[in-house]
Amino acid sequence: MSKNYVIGYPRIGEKRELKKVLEDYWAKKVDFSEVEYVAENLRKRHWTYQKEAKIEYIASNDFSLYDNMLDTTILLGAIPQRFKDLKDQELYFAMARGNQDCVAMEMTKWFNTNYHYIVPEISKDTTFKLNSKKVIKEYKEAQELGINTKINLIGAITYLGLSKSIDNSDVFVHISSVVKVYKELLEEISKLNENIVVQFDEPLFVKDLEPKVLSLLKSVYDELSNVSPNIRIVVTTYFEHSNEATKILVNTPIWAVGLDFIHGSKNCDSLDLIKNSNKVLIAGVIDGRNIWKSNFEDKLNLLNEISKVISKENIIVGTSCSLLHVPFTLSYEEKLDGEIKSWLAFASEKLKELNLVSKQFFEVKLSLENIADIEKNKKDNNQRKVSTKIHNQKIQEEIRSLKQFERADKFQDRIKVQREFFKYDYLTTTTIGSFPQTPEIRENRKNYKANTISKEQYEAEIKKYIDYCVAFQEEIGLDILVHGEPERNDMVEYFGELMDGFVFTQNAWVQSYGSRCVKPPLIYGDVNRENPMTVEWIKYAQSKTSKVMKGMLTGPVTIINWSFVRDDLPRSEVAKQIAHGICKEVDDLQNAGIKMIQVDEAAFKEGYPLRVENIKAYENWAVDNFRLSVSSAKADTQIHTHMCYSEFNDIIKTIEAMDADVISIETARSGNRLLKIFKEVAYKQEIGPGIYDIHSPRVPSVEEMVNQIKALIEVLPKEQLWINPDCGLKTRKWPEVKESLKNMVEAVKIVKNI
Ligand SMILES: Nc1nc2c(c(=O)[nH]1)N[C@@H](CNc1ccc(C(=O)N[C@@H](CCC(=O)N[C@@H](CCC(=O)N[C@@H](CCC(=O)O)C(=O)O)C(=O)O)C(=O)O)cc1)CN2
Ligand code: MET
Ligand SMILES: [Zn+2]
Repeated sequence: MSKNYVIGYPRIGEKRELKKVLEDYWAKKVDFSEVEYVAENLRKRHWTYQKEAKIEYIASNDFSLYDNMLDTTILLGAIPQRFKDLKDQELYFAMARGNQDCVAMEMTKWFNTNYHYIVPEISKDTTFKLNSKKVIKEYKEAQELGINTKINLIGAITYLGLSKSIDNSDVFVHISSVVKVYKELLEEISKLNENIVVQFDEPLFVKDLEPKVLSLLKSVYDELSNVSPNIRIVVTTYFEHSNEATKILVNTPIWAVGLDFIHGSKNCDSLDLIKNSNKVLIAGVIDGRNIWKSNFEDKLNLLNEISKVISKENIIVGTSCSLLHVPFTLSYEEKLDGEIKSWLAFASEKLKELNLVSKQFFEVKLSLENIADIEKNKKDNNQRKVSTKIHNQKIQEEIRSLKQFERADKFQDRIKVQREFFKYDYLTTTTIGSFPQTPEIRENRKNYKANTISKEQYEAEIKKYIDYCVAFQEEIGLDILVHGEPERNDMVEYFGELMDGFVFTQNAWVQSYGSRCVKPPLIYGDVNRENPMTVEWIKYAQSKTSKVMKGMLTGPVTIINWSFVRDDLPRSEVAKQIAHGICKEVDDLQNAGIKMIQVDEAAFKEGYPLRVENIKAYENWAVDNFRLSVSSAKADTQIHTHMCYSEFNDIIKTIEAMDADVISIETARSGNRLLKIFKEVAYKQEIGPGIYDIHSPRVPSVEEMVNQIKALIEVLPKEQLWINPDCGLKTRKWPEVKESLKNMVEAVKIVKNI
């Protein structure tokens, strides 16, 4: 028997079927029954793929129409008060996306990934009540296909630990209520089959936990393990080591621990304990976070190291985390360079890898096809190492001879020159860069890529859109304008497409939140920016207005964090090559007369290591590379940066050290508590705290925004404040954008008394 285990599988669909049907449903083009139909088919297809790939432990309840944390909130009946009149899908999607009466629940990043979850809202009055419908239904669906799944649930401690308290009460006072609901659920589950595995995801355990939280572990898993003898409990962690928790878990009656040996190699320190407790180890060795083909020899070496301590009977070979974070399949990538394609494995190829690695490890008889696949794996990996595609001597030399690593002038001097040059006073209004990506823009891009329209036609359409954006911004009286980013498919993919060292897929989508997906570029070799990437578009936009046009770039740290990065060079080195390219772009922009340039670092915070011990090293290279990327900016060029969904309190000094002249940040969904810190540390630079949430279709009123601005002025001097939405507007529709921005400008006028 070759024992193998998939933590979880992606669900958006290899052709993004779920995305499309959800968006059609939200647009009232189809009924909810259509969504259910597509969803069920996707689940069945994904189970079947795994079964065909000979996966032994296949998950159910890893599916979600929007997000698994949100599903857990429904499962536990922890519905915030304002949604109490809603039910079923209206309730579910209102919690996720808001409606005209209720603001959406907060959304934030899932650990260090680009996946976002809906943050549970807890108060001391929250009550919990089991709603097991989804879990049971999905188990039975798989059963109909002849698959006995293991059931995935978010662990009680992670659920509460990631929730936010809306009344400052301690969220963990509810632990026993949550466990009680889970116990009822396990009772129900125990009736589904003779023998069932339940996986509790507890990724929170990879963080540096307070002793108070750790002290909950034992009783939670003692209790859950004792519900029914026919349930075997797995507790799984990922993205880092979880040694403190493992130490406790081995003393509970759980059946197995799942550990990540790719991003948490320190988990090896727990092997003795696991062995002594006779627990089963699900050894996560197939990387769920990157797309390079596994090197089977390395995997077997690692597994053999593990089996020096733990006997093979007690090992199951697994993925390092859910495959949610990698794209579905290489099958549709007809255009990808053949050589580079042979270096890659997406989710469905990883299933095959998992099967082959576990077969070799457990010495199961290999078929002729298996033997050929193993040979090919070896050949492809060796070929990648010696490929001529990877190295670019010119860029390596340029990087070696770099002399300037940061701007020549200090902020205090720069800001004086800038204020004189731009002549803005206070509460200056702007936006974060993108305007709606309309179906027409996408169609235009699609046609151009498919060669059905000429370059001239393509560019004419984009210019028309820029004209429209500029005219609209002038009309409503925004102070600092943007061109709207219509030429970009995505803020990272666009830049990658214009630099050497990146390749692109046609269909390698990864879910980011809800129906939204990204197609992360693949960095396989040295990065070189040969030609300007944005200058012509921004120059064109500037030619259409006498107001200031803000240039728009994506920073090196964000490009790295939202790409699949080569694993044969440290990330810091890859980031440096990108920073060097962006630096050239900044220079070309300022030489073309664009004196205000935003370098987005939306993913700066999410790239933070999960363990405190690794933070300093990351901050050093991340800050250095941001500074390098804007080092060409002259004193009178104003550098903006933007970050979304960030908890800033702990990194405020680092943000300051990035040395941008202005930063715009998300604060709208999390209130002004975020801002206080800027005051406390006497933050020097200028700040645009987003005054409304752009991830919801809801239009905020003038009054609401007036209150928001007034609240900001309470905390920070108005001269230091900019006024803007909290992120780009590309996911919104024009009617919402128009109304919201008009209201925003109006609100500023009211506050300024004009
Ligand atoms: N990389 C990245 N990560 C991020 C963000 C971000 O902007 N980029 N923002 C934050 C929030 N996350 C987000 C993630 C995705 C999107 C988003 O809008 N994604 C689009 C896809 C963007 C894209 O690449 N679009 C392509 C391809 C679009 C497409 O589907 N084309 C159709 C054809 C055109 C059509 O009929 O629509 C097709 O191929 O079938 C393009 O515009 O060219 C989507 O899911 O809808 C927004 C926010 C955090 N992480
Ligand atoms: C996810 S951050 C987005 C920044 C980008 N400039 C935009 O406006 O879309
Ligand atoms: Zn943003």
